[in-house]
Amino acid sequence: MKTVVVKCGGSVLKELSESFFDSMKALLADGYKIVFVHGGGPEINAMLEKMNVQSEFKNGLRVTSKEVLEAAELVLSGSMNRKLVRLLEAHGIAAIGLQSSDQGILEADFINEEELGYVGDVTSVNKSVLETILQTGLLPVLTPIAKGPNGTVLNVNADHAAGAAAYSLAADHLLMVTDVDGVLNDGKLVTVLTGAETERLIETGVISGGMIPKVNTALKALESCGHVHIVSGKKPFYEDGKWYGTQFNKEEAAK
Ligand SMILES: Nc1ncnc2c1ncn2[C@@H]1O[C@H](COP(=O)(O)OP(=O)(O)O)[C@@H](O)[C@H]1O
Ligand SMILES: CC(=O)N[C@@H](CCC(=O)OP(=O)(O)O)C(=O)O
Repeated sequence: MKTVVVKCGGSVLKELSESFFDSMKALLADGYKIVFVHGGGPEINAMLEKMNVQSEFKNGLRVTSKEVLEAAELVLSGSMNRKLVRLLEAHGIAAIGLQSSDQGILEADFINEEELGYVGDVTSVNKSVLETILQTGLLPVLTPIAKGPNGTVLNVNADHAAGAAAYSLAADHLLMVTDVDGVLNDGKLVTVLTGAETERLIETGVISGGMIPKVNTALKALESCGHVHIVSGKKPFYEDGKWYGTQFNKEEAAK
């Protein structure tokens, strides 16, 4: 089974273009099975603001108290997941929303409970549930809320959740869809990145903020997946077998 894991950030969920969905349909037509993982960071921020709850990020991860976790789950599972499934269906793509904490679709452990609260790193993926759904022809849409230890649920960075799914499925491609064309250097798109060049761009501050978890996820996922792409959701990302954006390949990543 040829698989692609697509991660879509909250930054671009509302702005996905018609050409983005055309690329999704082109992948399906070319025989790829797609697993979708969504974020919703900006929408969680808006909800927390409404609730008058402060939240902060440490190394790109949201410090998650019980109250923040409830808001995050409400937004991700209750709103973003529903909207995205409807949007895919409106574009003729048969999708089904999945709560990743059910059936241990994503299982996670605390990263550092004292510092980050209810934030997890994925420790296992229930591949058989995902593969069973893919075989029916449906496209599963996963929330980045995982089953934690002892009846807890944990908030997982959506890039990390997608990377873990791609790693576990040994996906052919992991696609990280965001609001910029890919990794930019001096305003110009970097089309191919190696491990060493990625490190250099982080050290020199060219890659910063939300792009850091993406490139780190890309390099980790490549230990098991064929290719990783960081692309814009406002444009086509795949046409006639050609991929756009910034690409990481297994061979290049090792350089
Ligand atoms: N070198 C870089 N190239 C492109 N974007 C970068 C770079 N460094 C930092 N960024 C920032 O990363 C953002 C994407 O990350 P983020 O906002 O977390 O998106 P998402 O919600 O899609 O996960 C871009 O909008 C940009 O502001
Ligand atoms: C632990 C952690 O930081 N979780 C993220 C989950 C959502 C996410 O990652 O959304 P984007 O892809 O839109 O950034 C959060 O609470 O914002």
